[in-house]
Amino acid sequence: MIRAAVAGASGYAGGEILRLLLAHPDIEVGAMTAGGNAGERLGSVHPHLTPLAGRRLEETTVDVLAGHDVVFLALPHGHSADLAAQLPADVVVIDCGADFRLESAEAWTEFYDTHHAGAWPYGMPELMTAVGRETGKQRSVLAGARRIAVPGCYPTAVSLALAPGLAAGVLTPEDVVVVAASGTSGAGKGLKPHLLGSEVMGSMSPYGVGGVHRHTPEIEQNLSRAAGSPVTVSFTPTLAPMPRGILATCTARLAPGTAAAAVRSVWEQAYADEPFVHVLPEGQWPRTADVVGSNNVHIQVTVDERVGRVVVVAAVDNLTKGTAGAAIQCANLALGLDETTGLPRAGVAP
Ligand SMILES: NC(=O)C1=CN([C@@H]2O[C@H](COP(=O)(O)OP(=O)(O)OC[C@H]3O[C@@H](n4cnc5c(N)ncnc54)[C@H](OP(=O)(O)O)[C@@H]3O)[C@@H](O)[C@H]2O)C=CC1
Ligand SMILES: CC(=O)N[C@@H](CCC(=O)OP(=O)(O)O)C(=O)O
Repeated sequence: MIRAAVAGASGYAGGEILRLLLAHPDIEVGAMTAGGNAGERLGSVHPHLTPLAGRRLEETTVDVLAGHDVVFLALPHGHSADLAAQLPADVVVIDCGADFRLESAEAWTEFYDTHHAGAWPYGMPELMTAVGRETGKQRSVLAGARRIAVPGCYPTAVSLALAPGLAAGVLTPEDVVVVAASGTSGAGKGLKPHLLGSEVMGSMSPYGVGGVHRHTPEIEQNLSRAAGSPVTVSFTPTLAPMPRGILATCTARLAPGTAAAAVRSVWEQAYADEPFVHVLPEGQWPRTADVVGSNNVHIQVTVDERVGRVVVVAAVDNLTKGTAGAAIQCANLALGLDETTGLPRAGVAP
């Protein structure tokens, strides 16, 4: 049995990793660590994780995390680099934070305003890496990797929505516009005044408006790789009164000379063999409720011929494919297991 430690186990992402590991046939839960909650029973912060409820959260130290085959880091930004540097090189370290996602130190400093820790292999196996349907490359980078950066939740939905069209050249790389709604768990478990129930319930609100959200450079990095040329994005996130889910509505100009009728098949072909990315039947649109608790991405695409734009909508569960599910998918690849092992392929509805 492979043993995994989870750092940040008292948080939302860490809790979701534990939930998924409980159903994983090849990985068992070793140490579970926390910050302020160290010493508490896991059940006091995650009562839904019944089989682990009686176990204690430990301090987040290298000594506690070492001695495992896999370490999942689900800590706030800035905490991963020191820990990872002190863990043996042969331990698989999967970082759910942003620290190692960006290749550009300049973009990191602009959006995070701290020292750039570096870049690890990027944990999105489905990302197109070249023109056409070349899905294998990112996957082969992850197979056998010992350090992997898990993508952010918005970048997961947006990149998977737009990458096939940019890779195939049916979307123009300029004038890409994204408006995405996220459930409140995307902001973590910590107490935040704007997330009080009375502030969030019955209301939707934009935030990080005007190209300042820190997922903007990550989205641009992914889409530029898919397009093979620089892509800039107007990205506006919004907070929605629901615990989980992201719905990203993405539009871009239809490339000159592309027949509208040919567009849909680009996405269908790109994801035909992907276990978790599903282009829905024509006319059926993604809904966050349909992906809750699963590692699925639901996508629909159409052409607004009146304005010459392609509209792509993607839904993910921010805590599953948007974090913890992707983390386990990456661990499976790194460990040489089937990529889908232990991951839920069906959601929870209604
Ligand atoms: N929520 C989401 O949808 C997504 C989250 N992520 C990323 O995952 C990571 C965790 O996010 P999330 O679970 O939402 O955040 P939470 O605030 O819910 O959890 C943070 C976790 O980190 C622990 N922690 C905080 N400070 C320290 C510290 N100084 N030393 C040790 N442990 C500490 C907390 O412990 P305690 O509470 O006991 O103090 C808690 O277990 C972040 O990097 C986030 O960006 C990525 C994609 C999506
Ligand atoms: C609703 C909400 O606040 N969401 C978070 C995104 C969480 C996430 O995926 O981000 P990182 O892993 O990059 O922190 C935000 O907008 O900052």
